[in-house]
Amino acid sequence: MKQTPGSTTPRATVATFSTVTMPAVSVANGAAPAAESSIDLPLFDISHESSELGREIVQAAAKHGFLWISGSPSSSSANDGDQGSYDLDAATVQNVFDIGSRFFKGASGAEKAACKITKNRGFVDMKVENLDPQSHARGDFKQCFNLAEPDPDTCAWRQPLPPQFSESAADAALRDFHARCRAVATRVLRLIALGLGIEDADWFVKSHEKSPYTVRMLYYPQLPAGTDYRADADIRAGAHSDYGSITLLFTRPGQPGLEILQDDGNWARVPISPPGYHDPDFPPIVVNIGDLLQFWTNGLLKSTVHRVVLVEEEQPLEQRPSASTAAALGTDRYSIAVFVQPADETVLVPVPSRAVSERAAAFQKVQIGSGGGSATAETLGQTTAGEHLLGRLRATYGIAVTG
Ligand SMILES: O=C(O)CCC(=O)C(=O)O
Ligand SMILES: [Fe+2]
Repeated sequence: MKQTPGSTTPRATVATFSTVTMPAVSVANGAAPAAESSIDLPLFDISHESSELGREIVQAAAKHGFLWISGSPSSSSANDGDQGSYDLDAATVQNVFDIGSRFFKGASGAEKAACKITKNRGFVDMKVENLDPQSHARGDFKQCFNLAEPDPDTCAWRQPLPPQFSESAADAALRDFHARCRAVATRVLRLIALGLGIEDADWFVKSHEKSPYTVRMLYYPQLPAGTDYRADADIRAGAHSDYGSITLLFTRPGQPGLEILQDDGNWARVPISPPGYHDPDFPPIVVNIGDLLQFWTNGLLKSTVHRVVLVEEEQPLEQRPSASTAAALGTDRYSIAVFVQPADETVLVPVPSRAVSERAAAFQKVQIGSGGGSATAETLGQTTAGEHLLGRLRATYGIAVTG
């Protein structure tokens, strides 16, 4: 569905930062206690670009590290209003979710094995990736597929694709999705640069130009009766921060589970859409800040720790399965995370912004990132984006998949 500027979603508004209490749900999420509250993140319409909007986005990224965006660069085009195109419309996004689900549910074991993860690209099976190895003895209860952007010079994919992705309509849709996500990410990176007062609005964009982004399709299956999932020890995606500069996250109505860690040490649920959002069938995109952008800004922007838990609706007592009729756990959840990061050779020097340089001294010993392979600002300053990413991947997958 198209969104027209100014009509459906407010521009740079809804900057509410409150935490509200939600009705009880029972959550099985590993050792840590479940989130009891839900966070109301700010929503920004990125159809237009301005320093003011940039400053508001920077403010939200500094406070929460998470925000919602709607609208897109092309919806502000000269052909305004109903004629304006929208980079990531409901049908485009749904189509990519459908392609992913055809793979996760339809591919044979052999097809999945043939595109198994190597060098951070390809299929990751249940319990293979452990995003929080300190808290969980075995890997996350999810499957995912990391699809790197095709090579812009040769147009070739950089990895083997399963048949569900390589048939021509799916292949074209996945290329198109990558291109649209890049356009949206470019807009967000420019807005952040404007908001930080960097003279060159393309300062971030330039170091991202030659870097293939990763579209990660995720599938957290409903767990069958008799599953060995243990609510006190296992999790869908362990607590972690993202490694790159920003992540665009697409979720589906009725499939909750994302939680973020707040400053007070409590977890807060991120609802699928802001309260009263105009289109309940097509949620806005979640944007979160990754470790590299936290580092680049001397900690001004926050790479917030988050996780995905198994959520179960609270059922009235009389409808709960008896001990003798074991029931399936949770519901299927699909999401798509687009990891945006600079080229491997980018040297991680702080960005040329006064707001950032004022923070330099205090930031040197601060821990960047959470989860395996995290670093301090002091060590990151002597490294490149590629070296940092490799360290994080080694810690969460083991050396085998990164080499
Ligand atoms: O599935 C989600 O909602 C989040 C996934 C995530 O945080 C990740 O893959 O880094
Ligand atoms: Fe993440």
